[in-house]
Order: sequence, then structure tokens, then C-alpha cells
Amino acid sequence: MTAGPVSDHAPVAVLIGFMGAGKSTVGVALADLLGVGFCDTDHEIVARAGRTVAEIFVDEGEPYFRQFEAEVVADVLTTHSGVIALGGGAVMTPAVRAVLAGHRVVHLAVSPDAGFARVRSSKRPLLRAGPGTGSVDTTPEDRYRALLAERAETYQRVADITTDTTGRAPAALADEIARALGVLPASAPRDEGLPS
Ligand SMILES: Nc1ncnc2c1ncn2[C@@H]1O[C@H](COP(=O)(O)OP(=O)(O)O)[C@@H](O)[C@H]1O
Ligand SMILES: O=C(O)C1=C[C@@H](OP(=O)(O)O)[C@@H](O)[C@H](O)C1
Ligand SMILES: [Mg+2]
Repeated sequence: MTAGPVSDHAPVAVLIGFMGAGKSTVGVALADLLGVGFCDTDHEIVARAGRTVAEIFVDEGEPYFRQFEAEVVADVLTTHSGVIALGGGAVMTPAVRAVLAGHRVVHLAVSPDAGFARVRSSKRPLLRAGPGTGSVDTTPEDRYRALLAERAETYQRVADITTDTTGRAPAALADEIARALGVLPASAPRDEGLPS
């Protein structure tokens, strides 16, 4: 992936990574820290479709969701200059990887144990069994672990920066990402305890 933004209006950062890594949560913290807007592509999909992500998966199937998602990602990358959080599967679509070229892409990683603990009670369709969702022969935890293992290399390859979120607070992660991107506002407090 090429380093550096593709245009003056490019988003400050695009967060990728698996379900439960904290993209939506850390994205809000990072946008607040930088005083910029935040866009979550899943929220944008829900707003445009008038249905939840789970409803789209069940009613239309995953390929339809991925096509819709790719269109929304391509759109917000050209219109949104703040922080963007993608859904966990977005970068598995080749068209999404293509439009991410030249953007500042940050991979939020998470261990399988910590990530699954964060999402086990949620409504994420790929962790449920049924039409358009996961296999009925496996548990949600099996599906979580298998999908994470399947996607890990792609997240790593697409990102400019990777940070492990396991056991770390969203605010600390936002601070670290802003520093890594070199976009921390001048007024932000410096790290405490560093030698002067
Ligand atoms: N760094 C973190 N530490 C602990 N819990 C977190 C952290 N980041 C997110 N969470 C929690 O994990 C769940 C999933 O977070 P979310 O931001 O929706 O992840 P993603 O968008 O990557 O799927 C939420 O309940 C959120 O509060
Ligand atoms: O990993 C995935 O394929 C998905 C992740 C979800 O977003 P989060 O990663 O924000 O949970 C959401 O887009 C959908 O349920 C599919
Ligand atoms: Mg999310």
C-alpha cells in the first residue's frame, strides 16, 4: 500500500480489522481526539438501506451486502475527510482494496479470545447460524476464530500501520494511532514520564 493521502480531502485514517477489534469504538475516540468527523460504513449502510446489517444478510445474502458495502466505502472515501471505520469483512472485497490504495489504513488487531469476548453477545450475522449467515455445524466461537485466521494476512497486507488492541483502552489506542500518523494536534498533551 502506498503511504500518504491520495488528496487533500482524503480521510485522516481508515480503520480496518476483524469484528471486535474496536474499529467503531476507537474510530470515535480518534475522531474526537483530532476534532474531525467520524463515519462508520456499517452505520452508513444501515442509513442508506433502511435495514440493519443483520437484516440485509438474512434477506439478501452476503454477496449483496458486500456489493452494497463496496459502493458505500468507495463513496465515503471521496466525501469524508475525518476518520472512517470499515466493517470487518470489507477489505476481503477486491474492489474495496483497490479504492483503499493511497489512503492511510490502520489495522486494529485483536487476539481471538479478547475479540470474541467483546462480540459474543452481539447480533453480528456471521457469528449466528442460519440463511445468509454462518454454518449450523459450528459454534459462534469456532466461526470467529476461523474467520479471523482466514483474514489476518489480508488485514496486515492492506494496512500501513497495525496496532494490537488486546487489553488496551480505546483512548490510549487513539492517542497511539494519532502519533503514528503524525496528526496529533499541537495542543494535545505529551506522554507523561518521558525524559525531557
Ligand atoms: N479497546 C477495547 N477494550 C475493550 N473493549 C472494547 C475495546 N474496543 C471496543 N470494545 C468493545 O468491544 C465491542 C466491539 O467494539 P466495536 O468498536 O464495535 O468493534 P468493531 O467495530 O471492530 O467490530 C463493543 O462492546 C466495544 O465497547
Ligand atoms: O467481519 C465481517 O464480515 C462483518 C463485520 C461487521 O462489522 P464490524 O467489524 O464493525 O463488527 C459487519 O460489517 C458485518 O456484520 C460483517
Ligand atoms: Mg464496527
